[in-house]
Amino acid sequence: MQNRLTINDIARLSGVGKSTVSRVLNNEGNVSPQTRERVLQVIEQEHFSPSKSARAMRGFSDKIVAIIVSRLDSPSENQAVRAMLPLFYQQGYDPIVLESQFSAERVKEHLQVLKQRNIDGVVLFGFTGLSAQMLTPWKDKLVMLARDMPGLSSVCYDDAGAVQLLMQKLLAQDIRSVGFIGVSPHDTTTGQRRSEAYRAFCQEHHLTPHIVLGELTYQSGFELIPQLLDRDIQAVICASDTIAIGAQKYLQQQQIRDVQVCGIGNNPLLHFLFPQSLSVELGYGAGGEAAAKQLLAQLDGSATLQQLIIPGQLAV
Ligand SMILES: O=P(O)(O)OC[C@H]1O[C@H](O[C@H]2O[C@H](CO)[C@@H](O)[C@H](O)[C@H]2O)[C@H](O)[C@@H](O)[C@@H]1O
Repeated sequence: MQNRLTINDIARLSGVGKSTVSRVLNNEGNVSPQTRERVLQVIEQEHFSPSKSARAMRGFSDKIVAIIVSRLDSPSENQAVRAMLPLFYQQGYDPIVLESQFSAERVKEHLQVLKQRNIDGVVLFGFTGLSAQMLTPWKDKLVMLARDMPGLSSVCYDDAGAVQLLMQKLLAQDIRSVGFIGVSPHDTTTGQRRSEAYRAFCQEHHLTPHIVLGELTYQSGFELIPQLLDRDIQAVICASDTIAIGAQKYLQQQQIRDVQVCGIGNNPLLHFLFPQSLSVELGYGAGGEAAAKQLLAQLDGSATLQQLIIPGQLAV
């Protein structure tokens, strides 16, 4: 196999110094037109392209952005990622996808590698437990999605608004006995913000709250809904559509048809399997698009840091 040429080889073949080749590659001044032409000719003849690590060491951009998802199997995150990709491609960026599994330590490791590789920018699906200290050095080239953090650009969903929309809809149908399947309050958005909005609505409208907490899985919906059925509910709000799929599956197996199941996220699978469900379109696609646009604008210097909230609406 032929050895890869280095900048030193190009310098020798062109009869110039290494720094001159570097200046030609960087398109910098201080090189005569004749010398530039000679170096470019050698580069062309030898089909030379600097290795990625050499480019990174010199501060070149390889036009790569990283997307750090929390879970590769999350329907909501997949929707957001799919909406981002065309925007990155249009601007000549190659996206790479990494997974955090909600581990701050893993995000730290990913960021270290991304820094060494001179990656241009990062969209990070945020979660509780990430520290500002770790992320602040990235602030100009990072957008956080699904969570906010002071001093960083972010795109969030309207967690409380989604629960309010569902509760208002149920109340308008005179449904007053509503249960809630949520997730741990250690999860600030899907957990704490959605559960608190449910509690606050119940308090404001003199409804008795019935809350059970589980995980972000359909198994949780399946396993937890029996506890709410014991409390004679007419409807249940699930903190996500994935949880709602599990709850619906249980009701289907038990042939229970008089409990209205509501979810959050407008997951097409929920509507396909259980079209009688009610859900809120949170705007995962719009969120992904907004995050990609914001990152691109930060990278080309046309935008400052921004905190955006995508409004939700009842799915039809
Ligand atoms: O079942 P899914 O489609 O995966 O949706 C569940 C929720 O996923 C997202 O929230 C979770 O991940 C966020 C990062 O993307 C994180 O900030 C949050 O704490 C997690 O709960 C999504 O943001 C929610 O809208 C979905 O309901």
